[in-house]
Amino acid sequence: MEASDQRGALVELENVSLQYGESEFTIALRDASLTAQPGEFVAVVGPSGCGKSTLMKAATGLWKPSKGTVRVSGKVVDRPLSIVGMAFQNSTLLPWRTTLDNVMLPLEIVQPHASRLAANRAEYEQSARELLALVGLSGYENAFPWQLSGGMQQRCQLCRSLIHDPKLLMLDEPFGALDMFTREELWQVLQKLWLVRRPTVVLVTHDLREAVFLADRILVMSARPGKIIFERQIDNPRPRDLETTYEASSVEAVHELRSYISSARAAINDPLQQKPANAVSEGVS
Ligand SMILES: Nc1ncnc2c1ncn2[C@@H]1O[C@H](COP(=O)(O)OP(=O)(O)OP(=O)(O)O)[C@@H](O)[C@H]1O
Repeated sequence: MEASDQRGALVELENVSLQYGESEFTIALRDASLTAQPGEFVAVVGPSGCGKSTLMKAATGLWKPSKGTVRVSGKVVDRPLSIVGMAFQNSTLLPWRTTLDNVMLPLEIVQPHASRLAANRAEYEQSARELLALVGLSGYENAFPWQLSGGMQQRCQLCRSLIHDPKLLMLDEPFGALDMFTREELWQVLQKLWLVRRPTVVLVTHDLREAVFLADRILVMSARPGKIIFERQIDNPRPRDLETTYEASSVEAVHELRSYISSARAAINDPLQQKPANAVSEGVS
């Protein structure tokens, strides 16, 4: 990718390699490059164990790359970033805090909110209540996580990841543990949150329909050590409804992505396996 294409990107990974230990089996990423533009919704898909979560750890400064550069907002990332909102597959809500207090947790940690919180508590609490209303959790402000269903806990996690108005939202299979109907409901909730708040989103998922429903652009990773081998733009107009996932353009996108992932999976068992004949690397950021 030309340097000019990266201008203004919120997230840039340039030829990032990441090795966890001494042995070559611990090389999780090799020469992985990607960009995400401000306000863009990017999904990352790939075979299991290819390094998707590692990519997230590198992008947020949780793990330092062995080679290559990570920049967020144009600055080299060399420590964990606090401007990021995160949500994961398993609920990380604190069981002794109510929904409202869980959502407000980042405000106690992330500056400048932490120093303003005591004096402006009512205002912050109002923003938390508004977020909870957006995801359909009004009335549950005083409930504890163990009183909420799995889907409600993930709604709460999404609110918590956005309460400090992060520019960047990193989502690592946030709906992976939910049943299909709840997952589809939450796709719509996430789309709504994204349209209202407009953070840059990087979503790791195994679910290709989910990626096609939500993302502006989908990046496919190779088998471990992972790198981006293909990207697909999704131009369906927004807001999207679930029916769009059954339309020809979406079905075709799912099939195309699937063929790249199958090919990458096959390479795990057969290193001589070639990528699909029409694979292109240009345009891959
Ligand atoms: N902390 C760690 N120490 C050593 N190796 C690790 C560590 N974290 C991940 N790995 C290895 O790095 C590789 C990539 O792992 P990662 O979790 O990034 O993959 P993934 O694509 O997110 O997997 P999945 O799709 O199954 O969730 C795997 O081989 C994994 O065993």
